[in-house]
Amino acid sequence: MEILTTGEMEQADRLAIAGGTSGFALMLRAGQAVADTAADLAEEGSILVVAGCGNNGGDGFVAATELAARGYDVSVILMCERSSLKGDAALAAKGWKGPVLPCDLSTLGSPALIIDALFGAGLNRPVMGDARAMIEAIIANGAPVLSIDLPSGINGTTGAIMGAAIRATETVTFFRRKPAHLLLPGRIFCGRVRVADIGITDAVLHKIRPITFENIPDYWQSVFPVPPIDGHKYARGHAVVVSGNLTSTGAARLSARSALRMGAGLVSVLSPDDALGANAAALTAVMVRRMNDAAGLAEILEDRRINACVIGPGAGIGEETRALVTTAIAAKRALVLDADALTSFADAPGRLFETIKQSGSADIILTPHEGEFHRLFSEMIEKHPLRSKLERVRAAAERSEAVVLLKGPGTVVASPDGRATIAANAPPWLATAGSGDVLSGMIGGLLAQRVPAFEAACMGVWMHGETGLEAGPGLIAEDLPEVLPAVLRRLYDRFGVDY
Ligand SMILES: NC(=O)C1=CN([C@@H]2O[C@H](COP(=O)(O)OP(=O)(O)OC[C@H]3O[C@@H](n4cnc5c(N)ncnc54)[C@H](O)[C@@H]3O)[C@@H](O)[C@H]2O)[C@@H](O)CC1
Ligand SMILES: Nc1ncnc2c1ncn2[C@@H]1O[C@H](COP(=O)(O)OP(=O)(O)O)[C@@H](O)[C@H]1O
Ligand SMILES: [K+]
Repeated sequence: MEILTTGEMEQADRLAIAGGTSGFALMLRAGQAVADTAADLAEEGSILVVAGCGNNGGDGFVAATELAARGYDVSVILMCERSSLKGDAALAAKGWKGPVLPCDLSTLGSPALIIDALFGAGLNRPVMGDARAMIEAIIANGAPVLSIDLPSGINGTTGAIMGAAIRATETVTFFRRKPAHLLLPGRIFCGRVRVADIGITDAVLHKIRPITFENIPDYWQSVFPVPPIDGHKYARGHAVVVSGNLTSTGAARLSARSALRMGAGLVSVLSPDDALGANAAALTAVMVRRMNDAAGLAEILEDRRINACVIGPGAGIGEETRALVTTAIAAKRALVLDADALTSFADAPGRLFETIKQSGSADIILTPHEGEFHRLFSEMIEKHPLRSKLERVRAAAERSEAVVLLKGPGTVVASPDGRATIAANAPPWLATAGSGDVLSGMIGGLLAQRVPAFEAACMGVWMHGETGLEAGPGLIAEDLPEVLPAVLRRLYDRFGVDY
């Protein structure tokens, strides 16, 4: 499902209006959808609508009118003079026959529900003065809040708090989600999000050409790997994972097991001599091979059947790891660079980006968490400190010419061609040691099955999130690959794949 910036949403409104649906008709449908949700949230008791001076307030007036017609006890506070309302908002206010209360913080009372119609997509500067005092009063009031389009104070395109913001119980938005409904902190402030159809047809998307998407199975279903009946293990690819030395082998094993569970036909851990015994003793279906340095990796990669490589989990930081990364890039294998493989380039990230560029490979994925991201992209971040996570990751993908996956709550994946996805399915208990190693392996397993890099990264992130939900609170990283079959089975069912 596409995600629209507030600018793109304005374009959608304009295209719908040019197509013959008036702006007021859109507002009427928006207000109706808000009234429907309000009726679900407040079966009885009074409803207070707090309206701002723009079209978000207009939606509020329509909702107020509709709820009053349904018999609700509704009152409306308007943040400006009624006479200063313009266009559709002025028309909407005309439909409201009840009194309009002035902006007086003492009139909030104890409503069963507050409808927040202060600011929506038009918020373009920090909230100050009366509006800020009102937001603070609504927060202090404690009544459940239904926000129209966006919680007031949240920037729709970045998800940032513009000075102060309302924490909604539920948010009704229109046509498509905006980045703020998925990016933190916005997502937390939205509560449940409902997307209402207000009569804008999907045809407008052909003109808008959105490049941001929710990371959900519909987005990557077409490249989801299903082994054919006449397949064999080599047809499912061979992934290799580089192991660290004796004191740090677990991360590579976790990653390798996850790649195998994800469906790679074969998976090998490439182990230095000192860790061979430890790795061999701990692995069964995953194979172990000796590999001590970059020359050893180059030799192993002469086998063309090995088509995907994961470097980073527990690999160690320094020149040896840098050499392994350079070798794997030169060998043009689909590649996940995680953890130590990224930190090894902290002093000279440009070297990594230059190597990627020269290889011309389109199948390289960088999977940093915030710390690693800063190590690689600090120069870019310092130049644009206010960029949202989405904008930062997109810029990083453009800079590195690799797919960049920035982990954390609301993982963002971006491709150098500009496409990006935001995930919202991962539970917070995924934040546990080794969880990232599992993610890198899951993606490696998808790359082995020849899923294109951007989709492999998106798919891996979503499935990793689902394994977190499946394993539940209390999970440890080892649990994640073990519940992957249940997640895969549900996807097979959802996609209607016979098995
Ligand atoms: N035809 C349309 O464009 C539709 C718009 N809709 C609604 O219209 C909303 C957008 O309406 P508007 O563009 O009028 O904008 P808003 O109603 O979100 O904001 C109103 C005005 O507030 C001012 N403002 C911005 N930041 C401020 C701040 N920090 N302090 C004080 N004032 C500030 C701006 O001048 C802005 O134009 C959407 O969120 C949605 O709810 C819906 O009715 C559907 C149709
Ligand atoms: N609050 C959160 N909600 C959901 N997922 C999270 C949250 N915090 C972290 N994660 C996920 O947990 C994983 C942690 O990975 P990482 O930081 O690399 O840990 P490790 O190095 O221990 O494996 C990532 O997939 C990340 O997206
Ligand atoms: K609002």
